Amino acid sequence: MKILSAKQVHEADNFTIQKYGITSDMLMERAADQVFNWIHSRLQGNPIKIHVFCGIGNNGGDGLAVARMLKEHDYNVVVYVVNYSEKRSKDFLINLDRLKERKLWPEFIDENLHLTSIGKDDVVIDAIFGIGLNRDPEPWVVKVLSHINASGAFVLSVDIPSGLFMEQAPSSEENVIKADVVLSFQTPKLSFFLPETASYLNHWELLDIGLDPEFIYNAPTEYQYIGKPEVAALYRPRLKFSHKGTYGHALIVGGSYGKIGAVQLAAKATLTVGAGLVSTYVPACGYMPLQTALPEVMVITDEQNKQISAVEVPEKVNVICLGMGLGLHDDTKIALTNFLKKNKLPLALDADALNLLSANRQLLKLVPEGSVFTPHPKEFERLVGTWSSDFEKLEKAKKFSAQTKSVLVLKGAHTICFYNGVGYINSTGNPGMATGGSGDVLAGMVTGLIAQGYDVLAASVMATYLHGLSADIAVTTIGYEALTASKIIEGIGAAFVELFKREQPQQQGQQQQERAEQ
Ligand SMILES: NC(=O)C1=CN([C@@H]2O[C@H](COP(=O)(O)OP(=O)(O)OC[C@H]3O[C@@H](n4cnc5c(N)ncnc54)[C@H](O)[C@@H]3O)[C@@H](O)[C@H]2O)[C@H](O)CC1
Ligand SMILES: [K+]
Repeated sequence: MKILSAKQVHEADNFTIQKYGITSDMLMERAADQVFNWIHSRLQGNPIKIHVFCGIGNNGGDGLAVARMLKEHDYNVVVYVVNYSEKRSKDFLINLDRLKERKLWPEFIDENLHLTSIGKDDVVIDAIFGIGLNRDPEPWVVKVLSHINASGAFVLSVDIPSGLFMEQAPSSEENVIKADVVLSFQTPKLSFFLPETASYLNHWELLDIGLDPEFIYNAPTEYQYIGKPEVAALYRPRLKFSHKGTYGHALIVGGSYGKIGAVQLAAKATLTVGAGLVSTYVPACGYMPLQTALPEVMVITDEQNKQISAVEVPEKVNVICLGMGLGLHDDTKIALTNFLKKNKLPLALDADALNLLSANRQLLKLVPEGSVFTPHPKEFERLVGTWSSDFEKLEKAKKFSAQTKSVLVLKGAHTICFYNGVGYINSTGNPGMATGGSGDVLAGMVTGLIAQGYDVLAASVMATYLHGLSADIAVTTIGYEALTASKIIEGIGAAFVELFKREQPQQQGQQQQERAEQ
């Protein structure tokens, strides 16, 4: 799903209005109708007090329209207009008149604040600023936002929490509404996915307001949100007359004394995601544990016992994963340097391979184009230096991917794969994955998909999605705490199956019946 910029959303509005011969206030009515239905289906006429805070732009217009619909259904509504500018939008004014026609008179809030108290059991609808926010709110408006935040009431934000920019960090925490739920129109907003800005919302849902799908399809976007349909479309079916050679031969290079388990996890993940053959190259101390734990995997050992001092690549290997548990020994640095000087195969670079590259930057130029880097934020910082905001981090990530002509898999709560100027934001995963070895599993999965013939971008996006999905499935039975990297590998099969699961016919029947009864 594409993530549009504010400018593109406004263009999509205009395009939709012209193509379907509707007016902008009809589009606003659709948006408000969807928000109202969402609330009404949950509150079911509950007389709880609902405070609707509106701005003076179209987000405020949405709020006024929702307030009218709530009033028409006898909800206990109070409406406020946060009067931060005289430049009221046309559709705000239309909806202000419609509200007054229903004898609902908003309270206007200006610099001489008179703030009505909000009970902690009340509901607030936040429609003060939408995606038109282009500067920090004035101090008195911040006081209104703080009053709402301090109330303890359930806050529902329309489209985006007021005060949150689409593509920029707020300058202060108090400038932004903290929303329990955001009902966002048509496409998610980039700020919903970044650690710094996602903290302003607990949960978001999309409401389809019927913006033209053709416009959205053709819009060039810098970010996409990756869900099941996008990943299912990447899947390459296994062929009936195929054999192990059809699915590639991956080599995992890593391990040092005490860290052979990292290679074990990566190799097992590579196999489990479907690679035809998997070999490992490890220090001699890794021989017994690997041969014992993974009978399917071939093991080549270095002449050194505790760390590798060279890299030997067996014939017919078509992708190499490098770095897990590798350590930073001088022997290993020499091994990496000599290897990179002759290697032409695509690489998946993780963990200490990234740390060695950060400490020896001249080696970066030797990484072949079309490789994959899988850093967590600290490893990425070692590669590119610090950043002042998450948005700057994204720019650095995009630049790094362009300079190396490779995929950058920037790991986090929403892992983002960057390639060719586009960031692909993952939708799966959970906090249980913050556990040792889960990164080794991801690198192994990327490698296993490349081995089978997936291109590097498809392999990175799909591996990231399945890795998170496997964990999401696992936590439904074992909870977050008991999730381990090994459990993520065990669930890869279930994640593949889930990718193609359709609704059960019985459930479909039930839903049809429910619809018929409504
Ligand atoms: N396609 C859709 O998604 C639709 C969305 N709708 C709603 O419209 C808003 C966007 O409306 P817009 O009028 O462009 O912006 P705002 O409501 O956010 O109004 C802001 C308004 O105020 C000015 N401004 C910006 N920052 C400040 C500031 N710090 N202080 C004072 N004034 C400021 C700015 O110039 C604007 O004029 C979207 O979020 C949806 O809620 C439509 O209803 C349907 C289609
Ligand atoms: K809002």
